[in-house]
Amino acid sequence: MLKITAARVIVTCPGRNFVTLKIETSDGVYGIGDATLNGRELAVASYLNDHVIPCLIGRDAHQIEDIWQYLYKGAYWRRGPVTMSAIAAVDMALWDIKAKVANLPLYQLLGGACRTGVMVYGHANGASIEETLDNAAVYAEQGYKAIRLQSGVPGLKTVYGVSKDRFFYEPADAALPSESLWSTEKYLRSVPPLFEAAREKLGWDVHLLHDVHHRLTPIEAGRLGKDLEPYRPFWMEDATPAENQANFRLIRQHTTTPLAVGEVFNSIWDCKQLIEEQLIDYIRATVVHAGGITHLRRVAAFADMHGVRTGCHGATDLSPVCMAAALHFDLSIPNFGIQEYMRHTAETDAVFPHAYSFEDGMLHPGEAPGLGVDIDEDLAAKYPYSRAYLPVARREDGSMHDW
Ligand SMILES: O=C(O)C(=O)C[C@H](O)[C@H](O)CO
Ligand SMILES: [Mg+2]
Repeated sequence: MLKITAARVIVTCPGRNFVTLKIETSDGVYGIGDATLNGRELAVASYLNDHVIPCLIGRDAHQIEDIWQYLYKGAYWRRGPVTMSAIAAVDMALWDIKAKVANLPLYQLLGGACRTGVMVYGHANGASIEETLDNAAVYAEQGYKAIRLQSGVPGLKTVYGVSKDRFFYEPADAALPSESLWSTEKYLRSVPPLFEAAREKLGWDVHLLHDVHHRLTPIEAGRLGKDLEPYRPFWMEDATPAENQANFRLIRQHTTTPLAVGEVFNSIWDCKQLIEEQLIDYIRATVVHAGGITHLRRVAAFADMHGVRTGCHGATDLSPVCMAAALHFDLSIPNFGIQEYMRHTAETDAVFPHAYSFEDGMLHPGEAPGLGVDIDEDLAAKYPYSRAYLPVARREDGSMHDW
C-alpha cells in the first residue's frame, strides 16, 4: 500500500492565477495535479482544502479508480466545473505518482504511444485581417501545421480572443469583469473575408481553425459554417452554447464545416448526445475540467465509437501541469484530433518546469517518469493570488449576450 500522507493546494500567480494540488505519500513520492478554473480559482482551492483533502489522507495512492469513484459518487452533488476540476487535480496527481513509482512516462501506463507526436495549433490574432495574417505567418514559419485565426471586427472596439499582445493571450483581464460590446451582424460579416485572405496568403497545406466563443444562435452558426466552406476550415469551435445539445442538429443540417465544442464541459453527460448523434467532429473537454485522465479516457473511448476525435482545450489558463497530462493522454488514444497550445510565459514556465517540447508542429510529453512536470514551490510563493475575471459581452442595446 502506498499511503497518502499529506496533500496541499498551491495557489500562485506568475502573470495569471494557477491552482495546483500536491499529494505526498509514505514512500516520499509525490504527484501534482492542475486545479485551475479561470475566474473561479479559489472555489476549487476551497473544494480541495475543505472537502477533499481530509478524505484522502491514509488512502492507498495506487487506487486511482476507487478514489475517483469515491469523490464523484460520494460527493452526492455530482458534476459541475468546480467539483470536476477538484477531482481532476486528484486524478492527475495520482497518475503522476503511479507512473513515477513505475519509473515510466505516464503515456506508457495508458497503453503506450499511438503516434510519434501531438499535432498542436497556435493562436494567430490581430486587430485587422492583415495583422492577424502577419501573426499567422510567424506561426507557419515556426513549423505549426495548424493555426487558429481570430481577428478584430470592424465597428467593435474589442473582440474576445484577440489579444493586446502579439503572442501571449490572457483571457482574464480585470479584477472585476470588463464589459465588451458585441454585434453578431458585424462579426458574421468579418469572418469569411479573414479566411479568404488567409487561404490567399498561407495556402492550403496549413489547417486553419476559428473559435466563435458561443456567440451565435444555431441558424447563425449554420450560416457562418456555410460561408466558410470554400476555405475548408479544420473546425469552427463553440459555434453556439451547448447546454441544449440538440441545437447542433440545426447547424449540421446547413453546413459540412467541422464542429468542435466542449472546453466548458466537465463530464461525459455534457456531450453524450453530441457524440452519439455525431453532431460534432471534435470534443474539446480537458483533463483539468472534465474529471482528469480517468474520466477523459472514457469520453475519448465513447467518442471513438462514434467517429468523433479529440481536440483538447489548451489555453494559458490551463497550467503546464494540465498540458503535460494532456500530452500523455493525446499520445495514447486512437482518436486524437489536435491539441490546442497557447504557450505560457517564461514566468509561468519557471514555476512549472516541464519535459514537454515543441518540434515540427508537434508537442511531445518527453520520457521523464510520471507527468514530467513539477512545481517550484519557493518560486510559486513569490506570486500571490490576484483576483481576475473573464470579460462579459453585452449587445449594442445593452442586453447581456452569451458569454
Ligand atoms: O482557448 C480557447 O479556445 C478559448 O476559448 C479560451 C477560453 O475562453 C479561456 O481558456 C477561458 O478561460
Ligand atoms: Mg475556445
